[in-house]
Amino acid sequence: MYDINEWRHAFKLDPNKYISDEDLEKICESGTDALIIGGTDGITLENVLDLMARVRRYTVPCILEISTIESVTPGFDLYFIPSVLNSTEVKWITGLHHEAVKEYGDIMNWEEILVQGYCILNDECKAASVTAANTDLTADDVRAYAMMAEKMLHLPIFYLEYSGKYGDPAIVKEVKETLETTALFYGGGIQSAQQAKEMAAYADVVVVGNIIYSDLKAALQTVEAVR
Ligand SMILES: CC(C)=CCC/C(C)=C/CC/C(C)=C/CC/C(C)=C/CC/C(C)=C/CC/C(C)=C/CC/C(C)=C/COP(=O)(O)OP(=O)(O)O
Ligand SMILES: O=P(O)(O)OC[C@@H](O)CO
Ligand SMILES: [Mg+2]
Repeated sequence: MYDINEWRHAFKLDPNKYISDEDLEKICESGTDALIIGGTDGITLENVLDLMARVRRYTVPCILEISTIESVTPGFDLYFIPSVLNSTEVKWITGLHHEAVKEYGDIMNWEEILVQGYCILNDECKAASVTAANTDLTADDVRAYAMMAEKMLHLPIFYLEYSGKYGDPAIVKEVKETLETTALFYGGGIQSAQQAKEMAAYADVVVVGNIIYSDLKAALQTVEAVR
């Protein structure tokens, strides 16, 4: 199922973190709509290839969320390209993207590439510090980024990122009410089925990451919770 508009749930697997074959099988067979392979640091071609080879035994759609150009490899169903709309450095909004497209644009298969407009709201997460994101935002600021993503930039995905911290459902609700066509992804700090359900009441797609590595059972319970 490569149509993101039909998704409700995704697991995000970090190539820089260890997961056993047994746990990986449970994730892949969980009924989630997609696996997103991505992380902020320590992402290498070697660990991406290793994880890709292991998940490719299963039928679940598998997406590479590109965080370094060196780790891009053929073999995924889709490629997500993050652009951090609230970064204070142009490099994370369009800079690295310009360099990559200048070099590889003519051989890129644009049909399999989706750009994500990120808005990072947890000032303590790695993604916020790496991209120097301005996380000191009001709900109106966040809504404006969502509107820019949809109405100005025509992006298919707006990603509310609280990585490592459970976010504010009221902001997720407001953003959802702002968007008409762009899909709203929510990710960050989901540790229970109840939290997944709460965010899924507003977000189109709920992304579950770190809890996979600390409490697999709770992670698996989030899949059914969003249906
Ligand atoms: C198929 C094929 C071979 C194609 C070749 C063509 C090609 C090379 C295409 C790529 C073109 C392109 C435009 C690439 C973009 C280049 C790039 C590097 C863009 C920057 C991306 C970016 C903004 C990265 C910053 C970090 C970030 C937002 C990562 C997203 C994932 C994320 C937030 C993970 C969460 O990590 P976190 O939770 O903070 O970390 P921990 O859990 O470890 O704490
Ligand atoms: O790891 P957690 O906190 O679940 O966040 C998921 C995802 O949004 C990270 O990019
Ligand atoms: Mg993570």
